[in-house]
Amino acid sequence: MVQSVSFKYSDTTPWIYKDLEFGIDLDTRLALVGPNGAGKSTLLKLLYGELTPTKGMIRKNSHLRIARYHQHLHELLDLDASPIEYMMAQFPALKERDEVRKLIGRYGITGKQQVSPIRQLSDGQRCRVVFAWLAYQVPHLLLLDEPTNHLDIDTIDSLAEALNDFEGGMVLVSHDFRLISQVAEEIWICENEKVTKWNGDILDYKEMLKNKVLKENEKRKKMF
Ligand SMILES: Nc1ncnc2c1ncn2[C@@H]1O[C@H](COP(=O)(O)OP(=O)(O)OP(=O)(O)O)[C@@H](O)[C@H]1O
Repeated sequence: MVQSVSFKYSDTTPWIYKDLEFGIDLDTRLALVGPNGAGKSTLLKLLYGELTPTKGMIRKNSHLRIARYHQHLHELLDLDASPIEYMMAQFPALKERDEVRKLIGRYGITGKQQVSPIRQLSDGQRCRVVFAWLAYQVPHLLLLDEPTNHLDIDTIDSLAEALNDFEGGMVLVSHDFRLISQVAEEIWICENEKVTKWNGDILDYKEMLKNKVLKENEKRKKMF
Protein backbone atom coordinates (compact mmCIF):
# COMPACT_ATOMS: atom_id res chain seq x y z
CA MET A 1 0.00 0.00 0.00
CA VAL A 2 1.45 3.31 -1.07
CA GLN A 3 -0.12 5.88 1.23
CA SER A 4 0.19 9.65 0.68
CA VAL A 5 3.75 9.18 -0.54
CA SER A 6 5.81 12.18 -1.57
CA PHE A 7 9.46 11.93 -2.44
CA LYS A 8 12.45 14.12 -3.22
CA TYR A 9 16.09 13.13 -3.08
CA SER A 10 17.14 16.08 -0.88
CA ASP A 11 16.03 19.45 0.44
CA THR A 12 17.64 21.17 -2.50
CA THR A 13 16.22 18.94 -5.28
CA PRO A 14 12.67 19.08 -6.67
CA TRP A 15 9.83 16.78 -5.69
CA ILE A 16 9.76 13.67 -7.84
CA TYR A 17 6.37 12.56 -6.50
CA LYS A 18 3.62 14.18 -4.48
CA ASP A 19 0.83 12.39 -2.64
CA LEU A 20 0.92 9.04 -4.39
CA GLU A 21 -1.86 6.72 -3.36
CA PHE A 22 -2.20 3.22 -4.80
CA GLY A 23 -1.94 -0.47 -4.06
CA ILE A 24 -0.03 -3.28 -5.70
CA ASP A 25 -0.79 -6.94 -5.25
CA LEU A 26 0.17 -10.31 -6.64
CA ASP A 27 -2.18 -9.89 -9.61
CA THR A 28 -0.54 -6.62 -10.64
CA ARG A 29 0.87 -6.66 -14.20
CA LEU A 30 1.97 -3.16 -14.68
CA ALA A 31 4.29 -1.17 -16.95
CA LEU A 32 5.52 2.26 -15.91
CA VAL A 33 6.21 4.66 -18.76
CA GLY A 34 6.92 8.38 -18.99
CA PRO A 35 9.57 10.87 -20.04
CA ASN A 36 13.23 10.40 -19.16
CA GLY A 37 13.94 11.51 -15.63
CA ALA A 38 10.27 11.46 -14.59
CA GLY A 39 10.95 9.03 -11.76
CA LYS A 40 10.21 5.49 -12.96
CA SER A 41 13.35 3.96 -11.47
CA THR A 42 12.83 6.02 -8.34
CA LEU A 43 9.36 4.53 -7.90
CA LEU A 44 10.75 0.98 -8.16
CA LYS A 45 13.39 1.85 -5.54
CA LEU A 46 10.68 3.20 -3.25
CA LEU A 47 8.57 0.05 -3.70
CA TYR A 48 11.59 -2.14 -3.07
CA GLY A 49 12.55 -0.21 0.04
CA GLU A 50 15.93 1.04 -1.17
CA LEU A 51 14.56 4.59 -0.85
CA THR A 52 12.29 5.85 1.92
CA PRO A 53 9.39 8.21 1.23
CA THR A 54 10.04 11.81 2.27
CA LYS A 55 6.41 11.93 3.39
CA GLY A 56 3.79 9.22 3.77
CA MET A 57 4.46 5.50 3.97
CA ILE A 58 4.66 2.26 2.03
CA ARG A 59 3.21 -0.72 3.88
CA LYS A 60 4.08 -4.28 2.93
CA ASN A 61 2.90 -7.65 4.02
CA SER A 62 5.70 -8.90 6.30
CA HIS A 63 6.02 -12.16 4.31
CA LEU A 64 6.32 -10.44 0.94
CA ARG A 65 9.45 -11.34 -1.03
CA ILE A 66 10.33 -8.70 -3.60
CA ALA A 67 13.04 -9.02 -6.25
CA ARG A 68 14.28 -6.02 -8.21
CA TYR A 69 16.16 -6.38 -11.47
CA HIS A 70 18.31 -3.46 -12.58
CA GLN A 71 21.50 -2.96 -14.56
CA HIS A 72 23.70 -2.49 -11.52
CA LEU A 73 23.06 -6.05 -10.33
CA HIS A 74 25.68 -7.11 -12.87
CA GLU A 75 28.26 -5.17 -10.88
CA LEU A 76 27.54 -7.34 -7.84
CA LEU A 77 28.53 -10.53 -9.65
CA ASP A 78 31.81 -12.05 -8.49
CA LEU A 79 33.76 -11.93 -11.75
CA ASP A 80 36.35 -14.49 -10.63
CA ALA A 81 33.74 -17.12 -9.79
CA SER A 82 32.04 -19.32 -12.37
CA PRO A 83 28.22 -19.15 -12.58
CA ILE A 84 28.05 -22.49 -10.69
CA GLU A 85 30.40 -21.27 -7.94
CA TYR A 86 28.57 -17.96 -7.73
CA MET A 87 25.15 -19.57 -7.25
CA MET A 88 26.50 -22.03 -4.66
CA ALA A 89 28.18 -19.21 -2.73
CA GLN A 90 25.01 -17.11 -2.79
CA PHE A 91 22.66 -19.93 -1.83
CA PRO A 92 24.25 -22.35 0.66
CA ALA A 93 21.14 -24.54 0.35
CA LEU A 94 22.39 -25.47 -3.13
CA LYS A 95 24.76 -28.36 -2.43
CA GLU A 96 24.73 -30.45 -5.61
CA ARG A 97 26.65 -29.12 -8.62
CA ASP A 98 24.34 -31.05 -10.95
CA GLU A 99 21.33 -29.29 -9.47
CA VAL A 100 23.00 -25.92 -10.10
CA ARG A 101 23.93 -26.98 -13.65
CA LYS A 102 20.29 -27.71 -14.39
CA LEU A 103 19.13 -24.54 -12.75
CA ILE A 104 21.37 -22.16 -14.68
CA GLY A 105 20.97 -24.28 -17.81
CA ARG A 106 17.32 -23.25 -17.83
CA TYR A 107 18.52 -19.66 -18.22
CA GLY A 108 20.71 -20.54 -21.20
CA ILE A 109 24.02 -20.80 -19.34
CA THR A 110 25.28 -24.08 -20.71
CA GLY A 111 28.45 -26.11 -21.33
CA LYS A 112 31.74 -24.32 -20.70
CA GLN A 113 29.99 -21.08 -19.70
CA GLN A 114 28.85 -22.79 -16.50
CA VAL A 115 32.43 -23.28 -15.27
CA SER A 116 34.20 -20.27 -16.81
CA PRO A 117 34.86 -17.18 -14.69
CA ILE A 118 31.98 -14.74 -15.05
CA ARG A 119 34.43 -12.09 -16.35
CA GLN A 120 34.75 -14.18 -19.54
CA LEU A 121 30.99 -14.10 -20.18
CA SER A 122 29.28 -11.58 -22.43
CA ASP A 123 26.90 -8.96 -21.01
CA GLY A 124 23.96 -11.03 -22.24
CA GLN A 125 25.27 -14.16 -20.50
CA ARG A 126 25.88 -12.24 -17.28
CA CYS A 127 22.33 -11.00 -17.54
CA ARG A 128 21.16 -14.64 -17.59
CA VAL A 129 23.17 -15.40 -14.44
CA VAL A 130 21.45 -12.45 -12.75
CA PHE A 131 18.02 -13.75 -13.82
CA ALA A 132 18.83 -17.23 -12.46
CA TRP A 133 19.98 -15.65 -9.19
CA LEU A 134 16.77 -13.58 -8.95
CA ALA A 135 14.46 -16.45 -9.85
CA TYR A 136 16.05 -18.76 -7.28
CA GLN A 137 14.80 -16.37 -4.58
CA VAL A 138 11.22 -17.20 -5.67
CA PRO A 139 9.86 -13.68 -5.27
CA HIS A 140 6.18 -12.84 -4.96
CA LEU A 141 6.66 -9.50 -6.66
CA LEU A 142 9.10 -8.71 -9.46
CA LEU A 143 10.27 -5.15 -10.06
CA LEU A 144 12.04 -4.99 -13.41
CA ASP A 145 14.05 -1.94 -14.42
CA GLU A 146 15.04 -2.08 -18.11
CA PRO A 147 15.50 -5.85 -18.26
CA THR A 148 15.98 -5.99 -22.05
CA ASN A 149 19.29 -4.13 -22.35
CA HIS A 150 21.90 -6.67 -23.54
CA LEU A 151 19.23 -9.19 -24.61
CA ASP A 152 18.62 -10.27 -28.20
CA ILE A 153 15.10 -10.47 -29.56
CA ASP A 154 14.72 -14.25 -29.01
CA THR A 155 15.82 -13.91 -25.41
CA ILE A 156 13.37 -11.03 -24.92
CA ASP A 157 10.61 -13.30 -26.21
CA SER A 158 11.70 -16.01 -23.75
CA LEU A 159 11.67 -13.44 -20.96
CA ALA A 160 8.13 -12.42 -21.97
CA GLU A 161 7.05 -16.05 -21.91
CA ALA A 162 8.63 -16.61 -18.49
CA LEU A 163 6.99 -13.46 -17.13
CA ASN A 164 3.61 -14.61 -18.41
CA ASP A 165 4.11 -17.96 -16.65
CA PHE A 166 5.20 -16.24 -13.44
CA GLU A 167 2.38 -16.30 -10.93
CA GLY A 168 3.30 -13.27 -8.84
CA GLY A 169 2.97 -9.54 -9.38
CA MET A 170 5.11 -7.52 -11.75
CA VAL A 171 6.01 -3.87 -12.21
CA LEU A 172 8.04 -3.26 -15.34
CA VAL A 173 10.00 -0.21 -16.44
CA SER A 174 11.05 -0.57 -20.04
CA HIS A 175 11.59 1.42 -23.19
CA ASP A 176 10.81 -1.78 -25.10
CA PHE A 177 7.17 -1.29 -26.09
CA ARG A 178 7.12 -4.73 -27.67
CA LEU A 179 7.90 -6.41 -24.33
CA ILE A 180 5.35 -4.18 -22.61
CA SER A 181 2.69 -5.24 -25.11
CA GLN A 182 3.49 -8.89 -24.39
CA VAL A 183 3.37 -8.83 -20.59
CA ALA A 184 1.64 -5.75 -19.17
CA GLU A 185 -2.07 -5.54 -18.45
CA GLU A 186 -1.97 -1.92 -17.33
CA ILE A 187 0.08 1.10 -18.29
CA TRP A 188 0.78 3.82 -15.75
CA ILE A 189 2.40 7.12 -16.69
CA CYS A 190 4.95 8.75 -14.38
CA GLU A 191 4.95 12.48 -15.07
CA ASN A 192 4.67 15.83 -13.26
CA GLU A 193 5.09 14.34 -9.77
CA LYS A 194 2.19 11.95 -10.32
CA VAL A 195 1.42 8.44 -11.46
CA THR A 196 -1.71 8.13 -13.58
CA LYS A 197 -3.33 5.17 -15.24
CA TRP A 198 -3.32 5.27 -19.05
CA ASN A 199 -6.70 4.31 -20.45
CA GLY A 200 -5.53 2.22 -23.34
CA ASP A 201 -2.80 -0.17 -24.35
CA ILE A 202 0.82 0.55 -25.11
CA LEU A 203 0.15 0.95 -28.85
CA ASP A 204 -2.36 3.73 -28.11
CA TYR A 205 0.25 5.33 -25.89
CA LYS A 206 2.86 5.09 -28.66
CA GLU A 207 0.40 6.68 -31.08
CA MET A 208 -0.25 9.53 -28.62
CA LEU A 209 3.52 10.15 -28.29
CA LYS A 210 3.88 10.16 -32.08
CA ASN A 211 1.07 12.70 -32.51
CA LYS A 212 2.58 14.87 -29.80
CA VAL A 213 5.94 14.93 -31.58
CA LEU A 214 4.26 15.69 -34.92
CA LYS A 215 2.32 18.59 -33.36
CA GLU A 216 5.47 19.99 -31.75
CA ASN A 217 7.29 19.80 -35.08
CA GLU A 218 4.42 21.64 -36.79
CA LYS A 219 4.55 24.35 -34.11
CA ARG A 220 8.31 24.73 -34.59
CA LYS A 221 7.93 24.99 -38.36
CA LYS A 222 5.38 27.81 -37.93
CA MET A 223 7.77 29.69 -35.62
CA PHE A 224 10.55 29.82 -38.25
N1 LIG B 1 20.53 9.63 -6.25
C1 LIG B 1 19.94 10.69 -6.78
N2 LIG B 1 20.11 11.91 -6.22
C2 LIG B 1 19.50 13.01 -6.74
N3 LIG B 1 18.69 12.98 -7.83
C3 LIG B 1 18.50 11.79 -8.41
C4 LIG B 1 19.10 10.59 -7.93
N4 LIG B 1 18.71 9.57 -8.73
C5 LIG B 1 17.91 10.09 -9.67
N5 LIG B 1 17.78 11.42 -9.48
C6 LIG B 1 16.95 12.36 -10.29
O1 LIG B 1 15.60 12.01 -10.07
C7 LIG B 1 14.85 12.15 -11.27
C8 LIG B 1 14.14 10.85 -11.57
O2 LIG B 1 15.11 9.86 -11.92
P1 LIG B 1 14.72 8.39 -12.37
O3 LIG B 1 16.00 7.68 -12.70
O4 LIG B 1 13.84 7.78 -11.35
O5 LIG B 1 13.88 8.67 -13.69
P2 LIG B 1 13.40 7.66 -14.82
O6 LIG B 1 12.00 8.05 -15.16
O7 LIG B 1 13.65 6.25 -14.40
O8 LIG B 1 14.38 8.07 -16.02
P3 LIG B 1 14.93 7.24 -17.30
O9 LIG B 1 13.74 6.92 -18.16
O10 LIG B 1 15.83 8.25 -17.95
O11 LIG B 1 15.65 6.05 -16.76
C9 LIG B 1 15.84 12.59 -12.35
O12 LIG B 1 15.76 13.99 -12.48
C10 LIG B 1 17.18 12.18 -11.79
O13 LIG B 1 18.20 13.04 -12.25
